[in-house]
Amino acid sequence: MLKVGILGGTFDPPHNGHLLIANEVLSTLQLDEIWFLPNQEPPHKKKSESISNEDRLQMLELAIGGNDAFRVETMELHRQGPSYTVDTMKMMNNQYPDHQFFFIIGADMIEYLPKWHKIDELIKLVQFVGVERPSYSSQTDYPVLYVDVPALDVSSSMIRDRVKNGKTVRYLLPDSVIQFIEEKHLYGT
Ligand SMILES: Nc1ncnc2c1ncn2[C@@H]1O[C@H](COP(=O)(O)OP(=O)(O)OP(=O)(O)O)[C@@H](O)[C@H]1O
Ligand SMILES: O=C(O)c1ccc[n+]([C@@H]2O[C@H](COP(=O)([O-])O)[C@@H](O)[C@H]2O)c1
Repeated sequence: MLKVGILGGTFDPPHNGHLLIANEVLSTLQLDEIWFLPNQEPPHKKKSESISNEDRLQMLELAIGGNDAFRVETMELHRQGPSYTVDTMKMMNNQYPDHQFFFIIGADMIEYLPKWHKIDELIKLVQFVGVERPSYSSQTDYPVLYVDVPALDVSSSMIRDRVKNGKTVRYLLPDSVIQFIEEKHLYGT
């Protein structure tokens, strides 16, 4: 049985916070792989209008490059409408009956759990793994397995703002992704 951690996200853009939590969960829970799952339409927020799915996908592939335990799962990009995790986990469990899945979420998403679509059904389909995130509480009554990670106060929205305002983003995300953002003039560069 393959033990797989799933990190779902908008990845607009992917950053070192994503990579750090993925690697910590991989190592702590002794998982075989981490699958990064870019969503089509985040159920709870608007993605920036200027960014295409192809650009988010390419940035994610650049970000995870060089780590054999990391891969991208594009299932949600092929499904129209809001990317409800309950639908995704049903498909994953059907498609990979021999895998054990762990769905990784930061504390902002732990706080939001009561509002997830069909949450009572979802918690029976997958084990959530929660990690801390500065400024958010990770308290919940839902069954979440906690993994300690070093706190890294970086977010995609902070990176988008910094790029727009001409501030450096070096060391907040991989150089390969920064280069892609510059070359494609994303986020107002
Ligand atoms: N610095 C971080 N520490 C812990 N968890 C994080 C961090 N950044 C992102 N995550 C988690 O990774 C997942 C995907 O996050 P997402 O792609 O939406 O990035 P984000 O930085 O939260 O984006 P935005 O600022 O645009 O809302 C979510 O579960 C989120 O909680
Ligand atoms: O299914 C839901 O209702 C739901 C609500 C909020 C977030 N999610 C998922 O949680 C992951 C992180 O969300 P995001 O938008 O912060 O990148 C991503 O895979 C989302 O599709 C899912």
